[in-house]
Amino acid sequence: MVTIRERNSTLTMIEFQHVFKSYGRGRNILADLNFRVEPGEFVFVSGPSGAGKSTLLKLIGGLEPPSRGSVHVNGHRVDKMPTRARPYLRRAVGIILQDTHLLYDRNAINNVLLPLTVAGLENSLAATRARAAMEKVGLSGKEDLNPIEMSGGEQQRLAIARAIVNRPAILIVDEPTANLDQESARRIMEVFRDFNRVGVTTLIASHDRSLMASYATRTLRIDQGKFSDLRGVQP
Ligand SMILES: Nc1ncnc2c1ncn2[C@@H]1O[C@H](COP(=O)(O)OP(=O)(O)OP(=O)(O)O)[C@@H](O)[C@H]1O
Repeated sequence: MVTIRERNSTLTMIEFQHVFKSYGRGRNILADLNFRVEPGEFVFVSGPSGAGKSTLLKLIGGLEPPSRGSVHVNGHRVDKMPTRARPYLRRAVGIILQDTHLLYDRNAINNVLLPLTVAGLENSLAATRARAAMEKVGLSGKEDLNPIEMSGGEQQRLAIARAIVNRPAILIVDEPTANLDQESARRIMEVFRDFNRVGVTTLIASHDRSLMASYATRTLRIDQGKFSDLRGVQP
């Protein structure tokens, strides 16, 4: 008999089947996209500006529906997911977009606490977890600052803390190193590598070639509607 645990351990984490995406009546940004990502993979999504990298991530996070085709995430069909199942997706997928969407009407720790409060976690456990998440991204001691008082890199790390505090199975990240100097970019990437080492499936959209040369083991490349699935470290 196959137990749920055994089934889950072999579950494909992300699967796109014949996915098309256009906005309104516009052209297809993604056309007949097919790929699978297995649990624990570390994948880059690359391509020139406007190619559709963010769009691909948004389909995984359920932030945009495909125009056609199916998107499965962690065993669930996202594009047919009823509204009542959305909170499940929010817990399973940690999303870090280019615009961090931090809340400036509250301090840093309360930004990180928010997903836990929404999930109904008991207060003291939530506080412990939020502090641990901030420590993980190197922001201990900054809990009481308003995000507006933090540097761009610190705000980005705060957004990471908020995305990982619910212990998601998948992290999707859009251009994490845009506007960062090399040292800050390296530190951010190491944070993602650490999560990936403990099993978090990670997808990062980037057009930073040097970053990919250092970290990419698999790259999904979109260029002028053409899709390639490249294995191994990319130059
Ligand atoms: N909400 C939207 N409505 C209409 N068009 C959109 C929308 N979002 C994206 N697009 C268009 O879809 C195309 C792909 O955009 P997307 O943001 O996915 O590209 P990208 O590869 O992430 O680009 P960049 O590297 O510049 O962030 C672009 O032509 C963009 O203008």
